[in-house]
Amino acid sequence: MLVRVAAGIILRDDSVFIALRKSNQHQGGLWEFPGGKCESTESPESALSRELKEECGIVVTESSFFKTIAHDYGDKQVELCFYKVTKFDGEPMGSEGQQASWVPISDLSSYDFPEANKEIVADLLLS
Ligand SMILES: Nc1nc2c([nH]c(=O)n2[C@@H]2O[C@H](COP(=O)(O)OP(=O)(O)OP(=O)(O)O)[C@@H](O)[C@H]2O)c(=O)[nH]1
Ligand SMILES: [Mg+2]
Repeated sequence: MLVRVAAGIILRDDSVFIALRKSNQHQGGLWEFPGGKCESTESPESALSRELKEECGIVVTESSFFKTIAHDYGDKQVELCFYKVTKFDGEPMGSEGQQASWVPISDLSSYDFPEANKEIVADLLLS
């Protein structure tokens, strides 16, 4: 099963907004960049805007493509399109009841992310 996903690296000053995946979700208990699956005919940019509205309550007004990461979890193959989200309306929150917070980019190594995210986290720590 190959799943296309759009995820947002929501940035403000030197911090990034991350969320904790719920225990019943795939890769549950790990931190993520908010986002979700692209619907069949949907572009990743549209999926990003829709998912960040649903999951974080923000309206994306400026974003730029960052990187695509393909990863095989064994039970699931994902193609993650990561976007940097640099402007948005509203204040992000965990609108689906998930724990979420702004964290300094320099502290990202203290958070456990899914395997597919490791390269992205390393990129951010170097930036
Ligand atoms: N949103 C998001 N998903 C990620 C990240 N890294 C990663 O491996 N994934 C994987 O991407 C897949 C899709 O993400 P998702 O569960 O957020 O999809 P969704 O919001 O549409 O959820 P739903 O299935 O509850 O409707 C999951 O298998 C998840 O484990 C990440 O940083 N953000
Ligand atoms: Mg999601």
